[in-house]
Amino acid sequence: MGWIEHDHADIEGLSRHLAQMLHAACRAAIDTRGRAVLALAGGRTPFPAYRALAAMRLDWSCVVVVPSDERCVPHDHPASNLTELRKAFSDARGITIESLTTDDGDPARSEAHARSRLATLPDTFDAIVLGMGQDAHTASLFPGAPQLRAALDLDNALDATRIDPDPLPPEAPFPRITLTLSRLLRTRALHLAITGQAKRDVLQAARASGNILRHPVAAIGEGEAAVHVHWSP
Ligand SMILES: O=C1O[C@H](COP(=O)(O)O)[C@@H](O)[C@H](O)[C@H]1O
Repeated sequence: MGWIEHDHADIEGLSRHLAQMLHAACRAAIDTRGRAVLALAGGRTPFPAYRALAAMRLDWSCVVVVPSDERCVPHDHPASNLTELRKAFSDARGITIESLTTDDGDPARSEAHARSRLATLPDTFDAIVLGMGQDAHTASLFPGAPQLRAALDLDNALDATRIDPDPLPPEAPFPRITLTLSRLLRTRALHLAITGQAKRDVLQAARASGNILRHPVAAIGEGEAAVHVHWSP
């Protein structure tokens, strides 16, 4: 469908704009379908937008958030993505935050858990927010991971899969559970939040190469929803 670029002067502007777009998507979803289901990335970049969104007026009891990917660590571990999401939405009273992992973070149990939780949700997300790493991974679709080819296969009907990044990122050396590409593309709106010239260059190179095994982020342009790229220095 294509890529739509939103350039902002700073992270505050990016976060405000992204929060407004997510808010509008939630309101439209609640008005038409009674609830809004979002898939949201971890990392650092989108968190100011999540906090801005959580401060807005909405019937939060009608909103469900699913992480786009999660590190396989116990939920009380400092590296848990879930804890950060829960903190960001602490003002959103009544919101449901699903987890792709079990409390103990066991990868095999978590993979089964993620698939069964996702099966209870509508087939199409109302909006997804993704980030991107310097190696062109998005969600936890890491180049070089043994499960990557299957995770990117649009004929793969599984909603979530275990990923073992290879090499493991030193700052977070854990297996992950990620939404598969086919699940990520079933969305009414798709947002990618990145900052800095280096990431902008990585994204440009990824789009130009189209080699999704080397640059998994390029694959998110294959869906029906336009990719809104939110960038700031
Ligand atoms: O490892 C990850 O990193 C990306 C990017 O994070 P950021 O801190 O540079 O925004 C994130 O989108 C992804 O969910 C996470 O697994």
